[in-house]
Amino acid sequence: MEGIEERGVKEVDYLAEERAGAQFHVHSMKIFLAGGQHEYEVSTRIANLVANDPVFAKEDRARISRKELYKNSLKKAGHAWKIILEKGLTEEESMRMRAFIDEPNYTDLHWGMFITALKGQATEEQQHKWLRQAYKLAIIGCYAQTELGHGSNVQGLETTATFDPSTDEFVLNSPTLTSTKWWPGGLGKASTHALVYARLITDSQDYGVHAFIAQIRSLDDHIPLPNVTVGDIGVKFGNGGYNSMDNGLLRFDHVRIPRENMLMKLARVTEQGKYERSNKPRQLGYGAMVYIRQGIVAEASVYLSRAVTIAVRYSAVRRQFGGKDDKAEVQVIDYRTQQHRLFPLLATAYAYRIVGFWMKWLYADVTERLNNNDFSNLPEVHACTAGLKSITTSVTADGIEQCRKLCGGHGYLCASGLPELYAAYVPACTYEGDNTILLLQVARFLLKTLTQVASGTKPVGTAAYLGNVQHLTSVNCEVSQGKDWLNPSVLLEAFEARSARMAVACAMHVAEAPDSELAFEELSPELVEAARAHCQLIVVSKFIEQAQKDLPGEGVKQQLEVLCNLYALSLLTTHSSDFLATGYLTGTQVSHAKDQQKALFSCVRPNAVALVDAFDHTDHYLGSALGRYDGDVYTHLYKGAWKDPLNESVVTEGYHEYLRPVLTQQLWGPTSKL
Ligand SMILES: CCCCCCCCCCCCCCCCC/C=C/C(=O)SCCNC(=O)CCNC(=O)[C@H](O)C(C)(C)COP(=O)(O)OP(=O)(O)OC[C@H]1O[C@@H](n2cnc3c(N)ncnc32)[C@H](O)[C@@H]1OP(=O)(O)O
Ligand SMILES: Cc1cc2nc3c(=O)[nH]c(=O)nc-3n(C[C@H](O)[C@H](O)[C@H](O)COP(=O)(O)OP(=O)(O)OC[C@H]3O[C@@H](n4cnc5c(N)ncnc54)[C@H](O)[C@@H]3O)c2cc1C
Repeated sequence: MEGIEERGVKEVDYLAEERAGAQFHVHSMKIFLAGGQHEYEVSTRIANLVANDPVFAKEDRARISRKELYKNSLKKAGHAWKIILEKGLTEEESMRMRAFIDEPNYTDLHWGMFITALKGQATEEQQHKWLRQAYKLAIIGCYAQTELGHGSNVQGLETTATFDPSTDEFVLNSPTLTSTKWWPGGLGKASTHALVYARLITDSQDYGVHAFIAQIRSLDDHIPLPNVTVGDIGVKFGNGGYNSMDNGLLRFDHVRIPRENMLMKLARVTEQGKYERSNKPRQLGYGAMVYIRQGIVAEASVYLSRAVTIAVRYSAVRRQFGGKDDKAEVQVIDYRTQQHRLFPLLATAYAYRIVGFWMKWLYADVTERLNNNDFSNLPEVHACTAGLKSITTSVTADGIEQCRKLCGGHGYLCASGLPELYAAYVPACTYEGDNTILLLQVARFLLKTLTQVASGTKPVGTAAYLGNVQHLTSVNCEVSQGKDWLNPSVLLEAFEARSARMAVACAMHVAEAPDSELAFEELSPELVEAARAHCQLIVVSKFIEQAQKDLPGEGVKQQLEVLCNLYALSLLTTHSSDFLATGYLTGTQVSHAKDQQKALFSCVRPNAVALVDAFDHTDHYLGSALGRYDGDVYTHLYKGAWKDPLNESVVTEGYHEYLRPVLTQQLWGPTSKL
């Protein structure tokens, strides 16, 4: 329904036939996926701005050295900041620009965690002092929490901040090798300041982990301050990927900072060294992590949809087998196995877009509540952000890798864009909380909620279904044919019943055990699965809610319904053992779900290319010869190969030293260099 001319490309469109077959209004879907007309316009404008600026080119990223990559990322960050200031970009526009530049750098941590933590944990006076500087980038901050010895166990951190009343200062110290700060992004080379998480000691008493601002580099010449040891931790996984970030190490040797550098909104130390807590929950000290986790959830769909766009377009272009009697060979997208691996990922990218919108709403809602001193839904928000961060990043990372395999051999080339996308994304499964640790947090929340239900408290929000636990643990599924699975309330009840039953089984086990902590540990694999089931239910329920709403644009609602059903049924068939083991479903009902899922593949097939077009990724952003909008895959793979530095000379460097002696059988001769 949409002409390729709109993209300014007239010469060729190998995917024109696919696009012509779409059964919905692609432009309306684009607006829906962008989050609205305004968001769509901002995205389009900023995507083009970045794509047309040579400083933001990214073709060579997988080929250049780490040093060059890092220096380039500094150049890009500086250039982006110049544009932000010159054009007076809004926060929304700046955030879009960061996304389209598509290269992690120190500003992510500065804006995302350093400033967020200051806003959440610094007093007004402290904010006045530090934020003014930070907003101008007159200081660059990082978030220095993780250490060589501890990351997940925040309460186990070893760095100390000991108060000295004689000088009204804290003394920061790294007492052991394992207390070395290790991993903070932006710390290695760029930051001038660090938000350091350290054990607060005053009057010989350890009050646990608190946050302190420490200057680590000179504002004149960027040289580390005395008694501060700081550097980069080294090359990370993959070419390009997260290597544009200077994840750092940091040690303090009795470094003195003013008492006022402790962030004092949640707790303070007086001049006399007295420790005083505010009446706010100490977990607010974890606020920056909650903020980033919700941002990571909102971003998951962007990454997954990029991989899916590449794999869908390429699968429509690529042909293998058949082709007898003058017929073209079969497009690989028409193979059922290809659809079975690819279309659920397409549906998942839509599902995560919708849950990402909801997550933003949830975060705005909790922020407003916290501002009004209402802390009641903090545990639920923590469970949601942690759990959804965990499942969306795991599925997205695995999904990118699956898309690479779906592109066969060419997917393994950096020219496909997929290896780099995976390398850049996969650390999201670890940073901001290891995904298993985060699911265990959800599991604790579920057990607590069930205990509260047993004592008569009504659960709220995403846990509300647990208030219906008696019904959900006794009811039988009524599906008797494939089509029954298309009823949203049937799907919803299946996911609620599975989740409630898994949580209840764990809760009973833990409650009956003499030592509940030991039982929790023994049962942790099952608890992780119960938590996953709960999080999948959240996504399914948000997708169903959205698919039931009316939306502008011919066919848009119908496509969302198809994708919603496909998403839910793909989860159901993949995790059928849960549904069977909890006794909610029979084997026959699972078979009906599988049949229905297959029928849905046929509904997706004619719309697949248009459904990925609706994500509206520019060719610059995709950075993929396989995922090009025009489908001109082979020309660009071929041209790209000739740009490789190995092809700069016809006869390779090293020929005379190392190849010729082999070929001329002179390996052992007097002139051999080997
Ligand atoms: C162009 C220029 C434009 C610029 C724009 C830029 C914009 C930038 C946007 C964003 C960019 C995004 C980039 C992403 C970069 C990521 C980099 C990575 C950073 C990091 O990794 S930082 C370090 C993260 N570390 C962790 O996540 C550690 C994981 N561990 C923990 O979170 C916790 O310690 C724990 C959850 C495992 C808890 O363990 P423990 O039980 O020992 O803990 P406590 O005793 O402290 O607490 C227990 C009780 O507290 C509740 N709890 C825990 N966490 C929270 C929370 N976050 N909120 C609320 N409540 C929480 C528990 O549930 C317990 O409660 P209970 O009732 O007592 O059971
Ligand atoms: C690219 C990247 C960027 C980062 N940026 C920052 C940053 O800016 N600032 C910062 O402070 N940190 C940063 N980090 C650190 C990151 O937050 C931690 O690596 C993360 O929280 C995981 O902690 P860990 O490394 O201690 O893992 P570990 O806890 O040591 O995990 C190792 C394994 O043990 C398992 N495990 C651990 N404890 C338990 C348990 N109780 N029960 C069951 N299994 C368990 C985990 O599931 C995992 O499989 C970054 C990390 C990466 C990779």
